[in-house]
Amino acid sequence: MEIVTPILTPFTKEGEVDVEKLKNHAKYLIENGIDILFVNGTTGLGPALSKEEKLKNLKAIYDVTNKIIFQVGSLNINDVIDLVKASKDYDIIGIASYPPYYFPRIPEKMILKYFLTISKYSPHPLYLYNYPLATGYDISAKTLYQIKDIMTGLKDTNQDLAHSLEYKILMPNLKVYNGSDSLVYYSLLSLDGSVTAVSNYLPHLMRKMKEYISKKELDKAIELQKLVNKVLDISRKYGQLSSIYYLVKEFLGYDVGYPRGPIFPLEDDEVKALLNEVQPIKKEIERLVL
Ligand SMILES: O=C(O)C(=O)C[C@H](O)[C@H](O)COP(=O)(O)O
Repeated sequence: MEIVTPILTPFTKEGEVDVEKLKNHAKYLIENGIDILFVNGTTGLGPALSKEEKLKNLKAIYDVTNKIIFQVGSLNINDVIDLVKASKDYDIIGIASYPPYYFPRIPEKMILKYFLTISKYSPHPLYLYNYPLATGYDISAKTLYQIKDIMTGLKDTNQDLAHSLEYKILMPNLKVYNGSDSLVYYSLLSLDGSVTAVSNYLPHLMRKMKEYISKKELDKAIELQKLVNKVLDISRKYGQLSSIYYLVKEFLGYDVGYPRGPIFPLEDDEVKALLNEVQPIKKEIERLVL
């Protein structure tokens, strides 16, 4: 039962990766109960990072921990191969990639060839990052089964838990995480764990939820999931990916810089409104968790 944080990428106001803030955030998460850091995911703005920035993130976080799944996806296959090759210098948990995206009607065999290509060069176990809403492609359990021998696990970002369970049914040895923040409780109960963006700012709550589930105190665990959903709903009003930077500072007390356009920083009045709206939930979380 693992809590995986798709760690955000801190940027300076000038739009450069802020390595020191990234290291500080990674250190805090690992020291406060996070099991694995998923680097260059959606919350890390992976698709908006250059090849060099993706590698810079890996190097920075590796100074803190090797509990890393390194996401390398790109529409430039040469960049993907370069990143996979470069990962040989790091003793990490694995490599991950979302499927090719944007281009419509890519034949299934080409999508499978993309992962077979990564596997050919990868010195590490390979994980699929399945996010149909974001990529336009659903690599279902039946599809993945065709290349099961090269796959160690996957993160299925899907509101449909049955979809995630299907991988477990077809491939029981596969590591299966669900990546939806509103399903952390159910993912911890029925899968190998959860990849939760909210754990960037609520690692203590996630550790507590895991504790409650381990002790079968499920009524207390579900109460924490309800609080997660309330914060999520608020953050989505302002843009979840941008809001997360301000929520880390509000809940954890340290600065993680800014997002970078096109995932722009929030306006001052938006930050004020966001933080004001979360206060009642923050108080409830502090009462139940800290
Ligand atoms: O950032 C990543 O790489 C993640 O894995 C986290 C989730 O994929 C997204 O936060 C979407 O989560 P939902 O909007 O709750 O479906």
